[in-house]
Amino acid sequence: MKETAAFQASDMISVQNVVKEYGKKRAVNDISFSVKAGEVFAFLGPNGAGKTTTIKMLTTLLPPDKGVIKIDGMDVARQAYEVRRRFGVVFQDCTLDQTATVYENLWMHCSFYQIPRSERKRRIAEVLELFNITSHQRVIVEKLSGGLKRRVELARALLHQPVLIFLDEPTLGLDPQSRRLLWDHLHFLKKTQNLTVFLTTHYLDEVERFADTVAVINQGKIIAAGSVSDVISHAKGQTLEDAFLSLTGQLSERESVFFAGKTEIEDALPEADN
Ligand SMILES: Nc1ncnc2c1ncn2[C@@H]1O[C@H](COP(=O)(O)OP(=O)(O)OP(=O)(O)O)[C@@H](O)[C@H]1O
Repeated sequence: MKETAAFQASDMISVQNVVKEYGKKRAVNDISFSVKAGEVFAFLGPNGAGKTTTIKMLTTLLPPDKGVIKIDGMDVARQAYEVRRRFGVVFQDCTLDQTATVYENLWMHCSFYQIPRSERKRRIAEVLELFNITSHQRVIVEKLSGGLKRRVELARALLHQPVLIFLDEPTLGLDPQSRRLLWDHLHFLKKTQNLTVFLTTHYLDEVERFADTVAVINQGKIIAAGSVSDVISHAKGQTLEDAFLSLTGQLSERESVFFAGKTEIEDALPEADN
């Protein structure tokens, strides 16, 4: 585990032996994983597993108690400012200014990221077009449907041209058409810009269809990581949902720990079991 987690130049995200505690509660318990540039990576786990805590640490909102996190080769703890410019983020709850128009929201983001004024109009026009929302640019956000708001949030998250985007439950509450559209957009960005996508979701059918790699976290520990097909076949499931349920529910922790292509399984087990 330690060896495999060592930083490699092709890693967009590298997490090494990271721990986070809230008082006596160890929410994230010595996790290590990496995500390659251009991958769609799904971070899965049951409620309370440690997903949000991990995302907060990756996005510089929460300092780890132990361990090292690198984004695009930069240390999140020591180079937080540079790291923040490398990623975009869309949280589960809408963070748009509901009383402002779509265009105003995008303009505010440009100001926040100090995008030169001479470039702002062009960049805003580009993201509006990318997400098919040009005709909505003068609409006050609160008048938009949930699917359109999500597209505006994605457009905003890409304005400063990040190399990585974090999406927390991006398709939650969307109808099937909007979900499909969102995935089409993400795939287009991955293909054309080699964008790395880090997402959490409970829609495992979407992960199975669209993600390249997954990691499963349970009670603060990573219990499986690898390609979608590796994780399914390891758990002897027919679907990712089968695998997820068996990994997080029925099998013992020792049986269920799995890292594709890796042999350091013992290192990933709780200390008491080693
Ligand atoms: N601020 C906090 N203070 C104390 N405990 C917390 C705090 N935030 C989270 N926890 C606890 O840490 C653990 C991990 O929480 P976290 O929110 O990271 O899980 P999650 O996988 O994102 O869950 P969900 O899917 O429900 O959002 C849980 O047991 C949670 O109760």
